[in-house]
Amino acid sequence: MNVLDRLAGGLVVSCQPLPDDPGDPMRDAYVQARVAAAAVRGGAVAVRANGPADVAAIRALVDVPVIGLYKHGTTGVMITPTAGHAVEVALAGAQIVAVDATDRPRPDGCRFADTVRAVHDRTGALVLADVSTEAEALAAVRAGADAVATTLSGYTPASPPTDGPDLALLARLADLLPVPVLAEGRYRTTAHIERAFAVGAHAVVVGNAVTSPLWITRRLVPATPRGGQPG
Ligand SMILES: CC(=O)N[C@H](C=O)[C@@H](O)[C@H](O)[C@H](O)COP(=O)(O)O
Repeated sequence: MNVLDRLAGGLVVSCQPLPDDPGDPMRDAYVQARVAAAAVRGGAVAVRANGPADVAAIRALVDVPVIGLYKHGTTGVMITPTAGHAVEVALAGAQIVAVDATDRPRPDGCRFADTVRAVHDRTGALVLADVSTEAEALAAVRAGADAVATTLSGYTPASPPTDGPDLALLARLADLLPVPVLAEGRYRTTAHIERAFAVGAHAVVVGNAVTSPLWITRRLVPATPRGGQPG
């Protein structure tokens, strides 16, 4: 069975520390592996994780496919920005490598297509193109991406931020593309997940709403009389 088939119709849980908080106590490969194991026990069909150390620790503990990425940098292309990052995370055990497929400049001056070629030529992994627009998705498929995810919608200059998930982009991509389309980015409720599958998602990825106590607590605390007042 193709590794993408193992994701079909299921929930993928993204196990990552908060990218914008270097002090997140969850920033630890052992911790992320335990979080991943809990997600799998709860029914996740695959896990998404950041960096070779977390990917290797998770692969050692769970039996489901791992989508690996390698975040680097603080602006622009940050999700697996170079072919080197992509190959490294694949060699750490990711069966699928998530790569920013926008047309923004990359730190090594290479193109998304170069990363796809490097991953396919040098590892057995597949490439998941993280996109923010329809044009990026079409270009990613032409460049050889094996699957596409809506991950970056709301996080690039080409895609306005929204509170909820970008179901409109998901529906267009599911309709247009010859490859599986994963719903990712701000999926937080069962209603979001049901809507994603209703418009053709291959799988739905949920991150912070499941795996970040820091993110969840920060959303709940403002509803208390104490608000953000320290103890
Ligand atoms: C934009 C970006 O860098 N997204 C990252 C991609 O790996 C993660 O920070 C997200 O948590 C992940 O996509 C899941 O999304 P959400 O946590 O909204 O369910």
